[in-house]
Amino acid sequence: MVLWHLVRKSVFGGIRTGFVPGFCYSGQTWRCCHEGAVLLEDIRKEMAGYTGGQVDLTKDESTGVATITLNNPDRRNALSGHMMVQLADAVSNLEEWKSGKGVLLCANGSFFCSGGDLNTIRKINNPEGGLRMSIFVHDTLSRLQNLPMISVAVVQGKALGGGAELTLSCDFRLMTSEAKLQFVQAKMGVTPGWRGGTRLVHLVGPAKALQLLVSCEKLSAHDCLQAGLASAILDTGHDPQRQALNWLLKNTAGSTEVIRATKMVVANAQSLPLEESLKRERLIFSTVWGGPANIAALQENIKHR
Ligand SMILES: CCCC(=O)SCCNC(=O)CCNC(=O)[C@H](O)C(C)(C)COP(=O)(O)OP(=O)(O)OC[C@H]1O[C@@H](n2cnc3c(N)ncnc32)[C@H](O)[C@@H]1OP(=O)(O)O
Repeated sequence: MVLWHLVRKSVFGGIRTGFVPGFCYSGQTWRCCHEGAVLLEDIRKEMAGYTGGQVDLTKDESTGVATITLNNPDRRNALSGHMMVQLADAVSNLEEWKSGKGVLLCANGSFFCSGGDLNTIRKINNPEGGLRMSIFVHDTLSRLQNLPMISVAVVQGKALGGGAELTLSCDFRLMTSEAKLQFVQAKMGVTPGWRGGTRLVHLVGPAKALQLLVSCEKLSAHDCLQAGLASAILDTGHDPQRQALNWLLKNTAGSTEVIRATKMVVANAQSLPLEESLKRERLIFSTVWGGPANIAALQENIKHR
């Protein structure tokens, strides 16, 4: 295991760099207080000390579907520092899972996630602590969003603050009829810390995103469906996770290679400049063109009636 690796992106503009400036708040202005390599491993060690709850990962080889479960029901599945580290490890594990097609992000019990664990938050409640946590969780959630697998947040109950941001790192959100999303960050005196601000703009556009973030409006599953934040509302009275799994299996019925390649085309289009994304789209295409799924389809002489 590599002992440490450099932060992948600068906080400014997503430029790839090994260096992230540190900041401190002084009066009315932010100023650089030190420069140097911020080691994710350093942040990880610090976060691991803020205990509470756990994040579980299971992988089903027969379906190619993994399940990540937030498990801190006593605190409404709030994410402690320790859980942030376990979530990072779960994503690293899935990055190595070459036969994976899909991943469900679930929570234990009837509350999806109440955001950052306030016990953790209180211990790092200063600008540099916030920046360090944010760098760590951004890295994890960017990697989650960029997995070559279809990701689905199964939202049962409420997803508040950072909990709402977590759901946005998935490709799809399937919600139970009583589920709610609420970006309560502004009420807590903060802005999105887990990359949900930028992601929300990409999903619903700048005006709607701004309105949701400043109003802290509670969105029902139906509101989410209308706003394009949810893809479906799950049937009441049936196990939400089972329904989400069936939905995912229906959408990942094709060849593993093609599903993974297709996901990367879409992920690249969201995170890369146009020319780079198009270049990669051509390269990805060349990996499946003439490949086993393509040859089998041609031999079957399929009619798409
Ligand atoms: C970068 C991240 C930024 C953010 O995530 S900002 C958002 C931070 N989250 C919050 O402010 C949530 C505050 N909590 C609440 O609003 C309510 O507790 C909540 C979640 C609506 C649940 O309400 P109820 O169902 O009535 O339950 P309750 O209030 O009695 O809570 C049950 C136990 O859970 C605890 N809890 C809930 N959310 C937590 C959190 N985020 N961190 C740490 N502990 C949390 C709560 O303190 C209570 O514990 P206890 O039973 O009193 O020991």
